[in-house]
Order: sequence, then structure tokens, then C-alpha cells
Amino acid sequence: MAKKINKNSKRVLVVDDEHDLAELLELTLIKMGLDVDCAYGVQDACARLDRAAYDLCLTDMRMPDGEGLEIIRHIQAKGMDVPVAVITAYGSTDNAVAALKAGAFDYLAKPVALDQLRLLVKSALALDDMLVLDVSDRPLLGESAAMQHTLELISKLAKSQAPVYVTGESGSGKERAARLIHGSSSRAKQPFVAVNCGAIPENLMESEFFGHKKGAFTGANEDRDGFFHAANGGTLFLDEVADLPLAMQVKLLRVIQERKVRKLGATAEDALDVRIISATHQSLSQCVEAGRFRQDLYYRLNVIELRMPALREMGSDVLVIARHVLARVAKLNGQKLPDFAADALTALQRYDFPGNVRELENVLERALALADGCAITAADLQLSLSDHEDEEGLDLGEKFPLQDYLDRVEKQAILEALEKTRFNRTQAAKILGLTFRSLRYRLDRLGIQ
Ligand SMILES: Nc1ncnc2c1ncn2[C@@H]1O[C@H](COP(=O)(O)OP(=O)(O)OP(=O)(O)O)[C@@H](O)[C@H]1O
Repeated sequence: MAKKINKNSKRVLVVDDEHDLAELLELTLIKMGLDVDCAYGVQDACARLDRAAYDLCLTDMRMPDGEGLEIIRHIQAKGMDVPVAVITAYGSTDNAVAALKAGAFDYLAKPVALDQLRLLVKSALALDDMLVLDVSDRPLLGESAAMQHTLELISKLAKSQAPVYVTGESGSGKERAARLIHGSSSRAKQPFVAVNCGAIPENLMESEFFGHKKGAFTGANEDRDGFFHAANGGTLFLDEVADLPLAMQVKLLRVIQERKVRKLGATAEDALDVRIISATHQSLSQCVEAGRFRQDLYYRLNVIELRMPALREMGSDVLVIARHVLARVAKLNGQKLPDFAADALTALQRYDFPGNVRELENVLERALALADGCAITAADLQLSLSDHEDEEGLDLGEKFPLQDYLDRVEKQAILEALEKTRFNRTQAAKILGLTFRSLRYRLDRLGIQ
């Protein structure tokens, strides 16, 4: 039967020799508004990939005529731009790791949980967008407990209309989080307007925020909307809100309280519906104490606080994010995707990243330019580890090689958690602050039965 192709929607290739499972995946994806083709083996899949353009390929790992990995290799050999996610048999972490190493975007274990499938597909397609279209739609990456907690809070915040105040160090993803809240909320189809409050000259501030009527001041040659009008129905993101001058804070408070804006030179006010998300890397409460920020505005903005974790609090997420960033930058530059050498992985994990993910992005961009060969080395990263860290390492021989040492520490902590919970893995994962999936992965990697 000929399928109706929706020209604007994304196209997914599902590959599974089990027709029932293929159909279940197909139905789930169709419900997400995607166009889906099914292939029932490796050869069939490769032939379809050669014939049509796909935005994502979801493949079983083991099929009678070959392995899912062959599809990944086929895509790479042909230079196609198709992210692949593999579906692995329950508990076969080796397969998952092999697939990720071969270039798969992610994996799902059987039996496939449909909500996990939806999440994966959404982020795969968003990831693809980020590579070719709009950088702003990228999701927040990270599997650490800290990032999972943040993502859970973000999805709750998306269901509310309350003002959100995002805190976190510079480069930790505050704007990204604000976009995610907006993008997952009922306002998603309305505008998201991001304003850097520190970058607007004080004399223009009022007209930039509230707009003006023609003739309101010299040079006002026509009516103009300000940020509030532009964000009507959507979200206004006030970045570096601590930089607002006090006089402007008073006006902002009034607008937020009354939900009405009067353009400069206008007689009437316009009722507007704008959700405010604000952020700063400074401590707003300290600014209040120092008299630089109005307490009443602080209370209005800080109804709910979302704290973005620093990269150094996100454990091995640094590697997850590094791989994604490297893939993106290599693609943008039209370069072949290099691997990380073992010493580079160690260096990434040891470095503090005071500039967080933004710094990581810069480091990798530079490393990619410096690397000659197919691997990025620690030298290419040019990370200066602190003297303290170097000394510690030199004193303690047991810390070398670092990976073995870290594995021993990790194993010890996991065994303790398992003993405490009488080997209940769900409970142990909770104690350790890991997701169940992440604990299962670690148990396999460390060979804990
Ligand atoms: N968890 C993450 N996963 C992927 N990319 C991230 C993550 N966190 C931050 N980034 C990336 O890091 C860069 C900085 O993020 P963003 O601008 O949101 O940070 P910020 O906290 O608002 O920074 P600043 O305080 O300087 O305004 C962006 O390119 C963003 O895509």
C-alpha cells in the first residue's frame, strides 16, 4: 500500500526482522507525526537508505542477514547524514557500547519502553536540526543525576506559567534551559524573546523593552514594538537581569504586576500575556543586600528557582557532551569525525571547566583545528590542570593509570550501595544518584555480577 508522505515531517527508517516489533515502533512514530518506512533486514535497510533521504534510522542489533552495526558503517561509508539509534537485547551492554563506538547516536534496550523511544527520537531529530538548522533547539545533554534532576524540574516548569529564575555559572546552559522550558510549554508556538539586559544602553532601555509611538522622541520615525510586545503570548527571557539599572527595575516591576505595557509616547496601555524567565550568573540575593537590586522585583522574578549544575558537578557527562560537540563541530567544518585518545578523555575528566559547556565547546573547536590524525590527544586540548591536581597525582602512585584508579573507586561505591540495599539495583541506583540505566551500564562495564 502506498504511504502518504507528509512533505514537512521527518522521515524515519525502522529496521527489525521481527515484524510485530517493527509495527509497534512504526505506529508509535506515526503518532508523533513522523513518516516511517520499515525494513526487515540489513540488506533491505541499506537499499532503502540508498534510495531515500531519512532523518533518523532506528535499527535492531541482530538480524538474520547481519548486524545493525553494518547499517551504521554503510551510512558512514556513503557519507550520509542520518543519526542511527540501535535497539539491543536486554542486558547486552557490550552491544550498546560497540554501537555507540561505531557512531550510533544512542541505544534502547529491549523491551523498548515507548516513552524512552519518544524521548530518544525527539532528541535525535532535534540533534539533527542543530547540525543543519537552528542551534537554539538543541536539548540539554547529560545523564548525571544532577542533569536528570534539572531536566525533571524543567518539565514540571514547562507545565506552569510561573516566573522562573535560572541560576548557574557562566556557560552552564541557563539560556538553553529557558528555551527548553518555553519549547516544552503551551507557549511553544509563540515567540521566545531573549534579551541580554547588560547589553542595552541605558538611554534606549525603555523604548527597547516597551516600544514607542512615532514621534515619541527625536529619531522615532515610526511606531515600534518593544520586547514585551514581541514576546506577547510567549516567553521573555531576561538574561543578566542583575545588570538592569534601578530605574528600569521599577518600571519592569510595574509591567509584570499589571501585565500591561504603555509604549513611549502612547496614551493607552496594552494588555499583554508574557511569561518571564530571568537569569544571572551573579547572586541576585546578594545584589538585593547590596542595594543594587530591588527586593520587590526579586520576589516577583524568583517565584521558582532553577539551578543549572556546573559541568564539574556532572561527572562523566563531560564526555557525553564532548562527543556530541565534537561531532557537531566536525560536521560544520566538513571534517572527518576524530576519536578521543585515552589521555584526552582523562584530561577532560580531570579539568574543572570554570567556563562550563561553553568553555568545553571552545576547547574542542580549538583541538579539532590542532589535531593532526584521527584522534584528539590531551595535548590538542591544551587544558591546564591545576597545580594542586598535578601534585596530588605525583604523590600517589596508586592513582595511575587514572582510569584504573577511578574504576576501583567506582566499583567500591557501587558494591557498597548494592550491599546496603541487599542487591536491589533500583534502590542502589537511587543511593548513588544514578539512573537505573546508568547503573546497569556501570555494572556491566566494571564486570560486577
Ligand atoms: N547540558 C548541555 N548540553 C549541551 N549543550 C550545552 C549544555 N549546557 C550548555 N550548553 C551549550 O553551552 C553554551 C552556553 O550555554 P548557554 O548560553 O545556555 O549558557 P548560559 O548559562 O546562559 O551562559 P551565560 O551565563 O554566559 O549567559 C551553548 O552553546 C549551549 O548550547
